[in-house]
Amino acid sequence: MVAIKLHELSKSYQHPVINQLNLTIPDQQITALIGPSGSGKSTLLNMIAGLTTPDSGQISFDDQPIFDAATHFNQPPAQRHLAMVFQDFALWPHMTAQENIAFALEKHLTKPELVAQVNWALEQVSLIDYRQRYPHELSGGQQQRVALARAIATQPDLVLFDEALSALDPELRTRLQLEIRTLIHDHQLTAIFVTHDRQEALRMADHIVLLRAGQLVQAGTAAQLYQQPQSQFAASFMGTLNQIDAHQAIRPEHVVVSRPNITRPTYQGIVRSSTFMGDHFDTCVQVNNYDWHVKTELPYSPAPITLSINPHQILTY
Ligand SMILES: Nc1ncnc2c1ncn2[C@@H]1O[C@H](COP(=O)(O)OP(=O)(O)OP(=O)(O)O)[C@@H](O)[C@H]1O
Repeated sequence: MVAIKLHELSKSYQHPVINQLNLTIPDQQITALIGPSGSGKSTLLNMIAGLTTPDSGQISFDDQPIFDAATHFNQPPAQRHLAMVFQDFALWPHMTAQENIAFALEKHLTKPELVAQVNWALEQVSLIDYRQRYPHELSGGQQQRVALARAIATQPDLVLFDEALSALDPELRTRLQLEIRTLIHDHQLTAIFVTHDRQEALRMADHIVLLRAGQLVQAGTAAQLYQQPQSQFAASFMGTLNQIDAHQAIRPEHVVVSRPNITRPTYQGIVRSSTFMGDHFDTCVQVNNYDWHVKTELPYSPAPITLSINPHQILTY
């Protein structure tokens, strides 16, 4: 439970990586940090964690400063009441699941308190029966659950995920995305996760922050970023875009192959290809000078085609 404010936060290495960033990350929500490779997502996460020191600006948790470059105040990571979950799980190979979790806990706990806390954390991730297994005796998904249990066992206010699910296969990844979402909300935690995967951001996040070259492009709910992008960059980053002109576009799900006597706006195009995608064909059509993607039930051969769109779904930026 913690709302995070970043004020004029900057970090440069050979070049600016985070550039005078102002941002509020809401309390008790899951925020996804997304953006192209190199946009500064991990650097930002590490600055919030206290693992990277910003060059300038401030960070506060619930209006309490935890970093202030002007006064040289920098609260150590261990005092920030947060936990991190990484892509490579970062478990100790020579320790069992329960030992890995116990190792992260405070040393002043009595033995019964320690056991109760470890068991509680293992139960939250449905791994109580696996507590005596070593990491190499667990699947990738189970190892990531141990890492998650270790994070919540410390009862943090904030959990930071850095590409935490990237190493897992798609099915397991989807399952863990939903499990983590439930866990974070049930325990009223604040979570920030960095991901490359916009589907993951759409599925998991209450709030999305889109970065580009260390600057904020847009922040809002998943629906706001997808349906009301404020720039072409945000529109195309959030999903496939069929460009109408420089400032207008439409998503593939709002375009259909036109039937006669349709009253909606139509566009003439030429089919370039139809690719089988399992539950539909991705039919690529050249409309004016743009390539449009249309979800069709059947394949189309290269030939002229008329498409119609839902005008209420045009994105304007
Ligand atoms: N410790 C460092 N020393 C020098 N340069 C760094 C360091 N950490 C990050 N950078 C540079 O900062 C830029 C942003 O890196 P960062 O890892 O934050 O981006 P990212 O958005 O998380 O990228 P990716 O999605 O590829 O992980 C990159 O150009 C990177 O090379």
